[in-house]
Amino acid sequence: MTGQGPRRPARKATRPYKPPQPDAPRRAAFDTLVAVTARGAYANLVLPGMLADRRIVGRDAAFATELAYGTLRSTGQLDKVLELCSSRPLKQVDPRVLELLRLGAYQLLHMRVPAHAAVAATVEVARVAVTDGPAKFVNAVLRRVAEREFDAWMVEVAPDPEKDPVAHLAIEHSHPEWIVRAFADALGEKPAGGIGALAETAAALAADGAPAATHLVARPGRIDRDELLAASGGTAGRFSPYAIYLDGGDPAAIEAVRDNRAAVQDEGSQLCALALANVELAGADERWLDLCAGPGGKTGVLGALAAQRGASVVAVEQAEHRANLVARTTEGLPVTVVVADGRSVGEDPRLPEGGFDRVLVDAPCTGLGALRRRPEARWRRQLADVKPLVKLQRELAVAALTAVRPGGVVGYVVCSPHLAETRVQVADVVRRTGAELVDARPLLPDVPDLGAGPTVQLWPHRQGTDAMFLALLRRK
Ligand SMILES: C[S@@+](CC[C@H](N)C(=O)[O-])C[C@H]1O[C@@H](n2cnc3c(N)ncnc32)[C@H](O)[C@@H]1O
Repeated sequence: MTGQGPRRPARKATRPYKPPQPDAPRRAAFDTLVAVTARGAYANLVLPGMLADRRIVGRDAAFATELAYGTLRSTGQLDKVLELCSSRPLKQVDPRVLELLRLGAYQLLHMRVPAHAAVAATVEVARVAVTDGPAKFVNAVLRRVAEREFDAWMVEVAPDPEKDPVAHLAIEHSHPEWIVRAFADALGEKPAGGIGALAETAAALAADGAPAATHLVARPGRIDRDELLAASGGTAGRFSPYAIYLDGGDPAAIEAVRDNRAAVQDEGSQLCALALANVELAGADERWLDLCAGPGGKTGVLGALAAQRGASVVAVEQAEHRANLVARTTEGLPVTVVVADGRSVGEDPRLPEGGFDRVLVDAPCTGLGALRRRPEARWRRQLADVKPLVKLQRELAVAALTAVRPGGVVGYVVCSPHLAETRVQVADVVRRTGAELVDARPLLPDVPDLGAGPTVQLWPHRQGTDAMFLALLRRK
């Protein structure tokens, strides 16, 4: 033999074999969950790029988004159900397999996907992503989840609403208990009264689970709102004269957003910046300061108004990369960006004591007011974060009241309803500085349900904005 055996029939030139891909939207949702939980990524930053790279569009993109965001929001609740359906404690389940279980359970309990399709399609993703053995486990657990509807599972996993209303709401609306308590405190509702006494708290929690419209701001003097309405296809905002609500679509596709005449900005944020800009002031009104400016949303509004009124803005931001974002978004406006610690007022020559007429301090906060926009945030944020944030907020607010001239006004803003960051904080700052609280409500004309004042707490379930808090403080 020459070693030349019988010749095989010539092979057709074929592409390398690729196993069949599980459906792209579920795979994108799974990869997003893994990026968020294993790498600390933000879903709203990761998923849009992933959808674009993989050319997932239209209904598939909407499905992947609902699946990824919904699963992340519902993690606490889904895990309660999965614990009862898994033969192993969830702590012992491989983290990637756990994400597949959550993904499947979300489809079964919250989406109108037929149960057999939800199980089969999730198991198919599992086969490719984590191999056959774990896929069998996923199949077994999801079949158990599929045995009951959502309401029946809630009866099983959520504590008695009268005996423990906070724990009940925490599971029903999938929030940590400390956040349920914080919302109840801010709304003045008492858990001791049972579930019936927490009706508005329940509405606030439910609003975090509802899809939130993207809001645009037509920057004053840079683009007319009607022009932006025509270009964006959105609808006019109810309260801010510059706001537009978008139904969907990519805001970056709008030319006015790309060239900074408009921007994505929650209407509540617009209202806070406008209130500070419009509060009555005697005397000079030329030097404005934004003490926590990055990434520059409110600076964009203040800078545009300053340009119209012959004023200028110093925008302070501690993190250099965020200061760069402020510079980019305020290009062409009378805004000077300063990389500094906002607490260095009086020490940094660029931040002289009494050197400013209006000062915004949009302080770093828990972000509990924007949970609807950041699906994983409610689980990532911890109660232990509140104390150090409150200290930093207080120091920045006191610095702001040092930077403003006598008679000038400070706008203290946080995107949170947590009392320690809002009313309790402001009472403390007033005590320390002797500043006078100005009633902020008249500066938000036509906005309903603003309460007793003088500070303002907005809510998604009341005004449809993020839960922004605003206090206006005049230096004596
Ligand atoms: C809530 S964000 C401000 C959002 C911004 N005003 C807007 O509307 O886009 C708070 C900002 O304060 C910055 N920051 C945190 N500590 C600071 C400090 N000590 N001095 C100045 N900026 C600080 C953070 O980096 C963050 O960019």
